[in-house]
This record gives sequence, structure tokens and C-alpha cells, in this order.
Amino acid sequence: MEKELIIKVDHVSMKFNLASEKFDSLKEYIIKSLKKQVSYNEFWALKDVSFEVYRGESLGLIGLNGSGKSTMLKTIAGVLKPTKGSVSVLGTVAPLIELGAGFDFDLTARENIFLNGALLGYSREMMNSYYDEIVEFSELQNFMDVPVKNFSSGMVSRLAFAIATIGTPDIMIVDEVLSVGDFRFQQKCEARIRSMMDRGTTILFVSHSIEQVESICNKVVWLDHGVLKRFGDAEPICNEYKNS
Ligand SMILES: Nc1ncnc2c1ncn2[C@@H]1O[C@H](COP(=O)(O)OP(=O)(O)OP(=O)(O)O)[C@@H](O)[C@H]1O
Repeated sequence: MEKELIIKVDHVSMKFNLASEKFDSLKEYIIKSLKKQVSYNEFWALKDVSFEVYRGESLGLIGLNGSGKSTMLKTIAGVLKPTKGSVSVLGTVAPLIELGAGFDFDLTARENIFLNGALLGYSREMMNSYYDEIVEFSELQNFMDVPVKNFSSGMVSRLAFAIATIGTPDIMIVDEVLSVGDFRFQQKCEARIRSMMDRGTTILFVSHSIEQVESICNKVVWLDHGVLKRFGDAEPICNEYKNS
């Protein structure tokens, strides 16, 4: 059977401009900025990165702190536009990047379920049909009418994970979220990710746990200072990474 291309990352480079001097106040920065007196250092977080992902694969991104993993995922999620090159994504994407980022902390958990659903592009009817499943998975049955500002960070993550993983998206981006919550809940999240993979969802996964990457992913991208160091089957690359 012909493999179906689902993501194509084509010669992607990403530049950030970092102000090269310190400012004592926002006012000083704005004035200097308007007078064009602010100088910037160019910083390339990704340098000419290319790889492809096929339907049903699960791709891990590995590399040291600051190597560009999150930046890469954000360009695939469409949050960042690459400075050079292009990213084509052929399917729906569920980004689990900053869990709880779309919450209004003054609203209750129940209200946030519908708010978050709307942000993810889901209708009220769809959220109604998934409501019980979200509550059950998050194990927050007794807290649905409590404002989210009173939740612990683990509770926020549980609710956000339960909302973000409803349905069967073509691609799911999982950035470090398996490190939230307690150990038992992490295992429950991992099981849910596996069942989505079984239903054909392609997973893009970032974790500092190389064991987790090895157990979930069959392909790996290894980034080193924004450069693609290795791309291919997970096992040999993870072994090389562990020994590096
Ligand atoms: N919005 C931004 N503005 C300026 N620099 C940025 C921005 N986002 C990321 N960077 C820089 O780009 C580099 C890559 O960051 P990125 O978050 O992609 O790395 P990472 O591999 O995910 O790191 P970690 O493992 O620590 O999460 C870092 O040096 C970071 O400081």
C-alpha cells in the first residue's frame, strides 16, 4: 500500500530577533524602538530542517534544551510562520502544547470546557456530546462548578488534556504534556495517546524522557542547535543519543 504523506517540512529556518541591549523600562524600550535605536541580534532557532511524516507514524523530537524542538512543533501547528522554507500539513491538528493556555481562570471548569471547545473549533453540540467523557477522564466530577483559578496546576492540566484529546484528529502534537499530573494520571494519558494511535492518529511527541520517546515513537528527529542531526528509525537514533 502506498504510504500517505501527512506532514512535509521543507528547508525550514526560523529566525528570532533578540534585543541586544537591556532597557530599564518598557517606556525606554518603546521610545528607542520608535526612534529605531534598538539593535537586534539575529538568532536562528531552526536552520534548514527538512523531514516527512506519513500517516500512522509517530515521530519523536529529541535534542538538548534550546535545540529547537518546540519551535519546530509550533511551525507545524501553525502558531509560528517559518522565516524560510515551508511546512505542509494534510489533515486536522490537535495541539497539546501549552495545556490550559486557552482557559479563562475566572470561569468554572464547566464553562471552560465549552470555551476551550470553541477555541479548538468544535460546536456546542459536539462539546455537549463529549462533556461526560471529558469530566470522567479528568476525574474532576466534584469540581465542575468551581472557578479554574482555584484548581491546582495538575487539575488544570488534567482538564485541558481531557478536552484536547476528544475525537480522532489526524495529527496530535504532544509537547512535554506527559510530564504533568501524577504518575498514575501520566499513565492514563499515555494509554489514551496509544489508543488514538491505534485509530490512525499521527503523533508528534516531545519529551525529555528518551524511554518515553522510544516506547511511543517509531521515527525520530534529532535537533542540535537548530540543525537536523539525524532523522529516521527511532531505535538506532535513540541509542546514539543516549551514548552521546
Ligand atoms: N519567541 C521567541 N523569541 C526569541 N527566542 C526564542 C523564542 N522562542 C524560542 N526561542 C529560542 O529558540 C531556541 C529554541 O527554543 P525551543 O523552545 O524551540 O527549544 P527546545 O528544544 O524546545 O528546548 P527545551 O528542551 O528547553 O524545551 C532557544 O534558544 C530559545 O531561547
